[in-house]
Amino acid sequence: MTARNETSLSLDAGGTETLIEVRNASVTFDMDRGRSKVMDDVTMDIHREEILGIVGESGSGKSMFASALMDAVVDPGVLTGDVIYHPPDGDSFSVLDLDDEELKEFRWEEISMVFQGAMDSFNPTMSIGGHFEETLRAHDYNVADGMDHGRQLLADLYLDPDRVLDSYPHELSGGMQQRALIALSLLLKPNVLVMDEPTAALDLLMQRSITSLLANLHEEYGITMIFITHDLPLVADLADRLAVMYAFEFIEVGPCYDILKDAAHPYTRALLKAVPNLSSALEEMEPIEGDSPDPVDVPSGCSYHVRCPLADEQCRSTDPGFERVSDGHEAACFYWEDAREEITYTLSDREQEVTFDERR
Ligand SMILES: Nc1ncnc2c1ncn2[C@@H]1O[C@H](COP(=O)(O)OP(=O)(O)OP(=O)(O)O)[C@@H](O)[C@H]1O
Repeated sequence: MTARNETSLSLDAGGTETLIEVRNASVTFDMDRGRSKVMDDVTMDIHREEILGIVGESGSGKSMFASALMDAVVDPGVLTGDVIYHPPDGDSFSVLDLDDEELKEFRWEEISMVFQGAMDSFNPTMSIGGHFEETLRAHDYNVADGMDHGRQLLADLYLDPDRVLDSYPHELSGGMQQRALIALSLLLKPNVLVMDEPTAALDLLMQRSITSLLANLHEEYGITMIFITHDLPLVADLADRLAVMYAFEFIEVGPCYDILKDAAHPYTRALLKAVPNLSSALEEMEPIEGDSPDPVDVPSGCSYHVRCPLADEQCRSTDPGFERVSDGHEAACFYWEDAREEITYTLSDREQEVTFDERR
């Protein structure tokens, strides 16, 4: 892989090791109705061994960010900027400099991805065991050793390895398929697992059980996890940090605990207000008014200004940079202090459990 003239480890101000640096990354699609900018100058560090939750409304650019991490933006999308990977045991390199062969290696062995629909990821005519063996062979791994690790992963995910490996995808329930897919993604011992709405098609109980199994895997193998979802309470249970996306860029980033307890960006606060809360009456839930922007025509200044109750002339004309809220907590808003006073929300019982959990 292409080495860069950089130190192999970067430390941010807080002394946290950075595993992936995304620098000024943008993605554009040229369409008949104009240029669509679906990722807008995004800069973000992913820390080693953290669980990062990425949340935002549908269409805000979460999946595009995941694709950019692996240089997997689909044609004719154009990714610019840089994605620098700092492997735990080697020289740093730019993911965008990798050739096809290097990318294939990188995508399974360094960063692995789990998508929402397990059924679409498995070949229906091949047993689960066949998928595991094929993956090991394609990457020149020892099949016997690799299958031992695969069995262990399946057992870690509370699946019966023999039964699952002998089964065809349709013979397993949705929850079992999704767990088998997570085990397959971890087969080559990647450093990073990116999950894009991995539990969206499952019932609430299975979602919770998978997030708790992921927490165990994280503990056992020290994997860096990126969990993408529109379901804020779900990821709050799992994540160390939250990054909130709005209109193709991040607008607030910080420790999960801090953001849930007292979010700074008006959009995040509105999102927390809109979250279904089983313990409160339906009329207390407030959906966010207005629509999210069209990527061909993103509003000037702060892209949230058209929906924001605090917006003024400055917000309409000037794009706010990130402002420091507290250690590791930043928000892209001129008026985050006012937002904290003027936009109120109540945490659900579940979120209160998370925010009062002292580990976070
Ligand atoms: N192949 C494509 N061509 C053009 N635009 C695209 C393409 N794929 C995605 N987009 C646009 O990019 C934007 C971001 O999409 P993305 O899938 O990243 O959003 P998301 O936040 O992951 O949404 P969801 O939660 O619904 O999956 C959307 O406006 C979408 O329409």
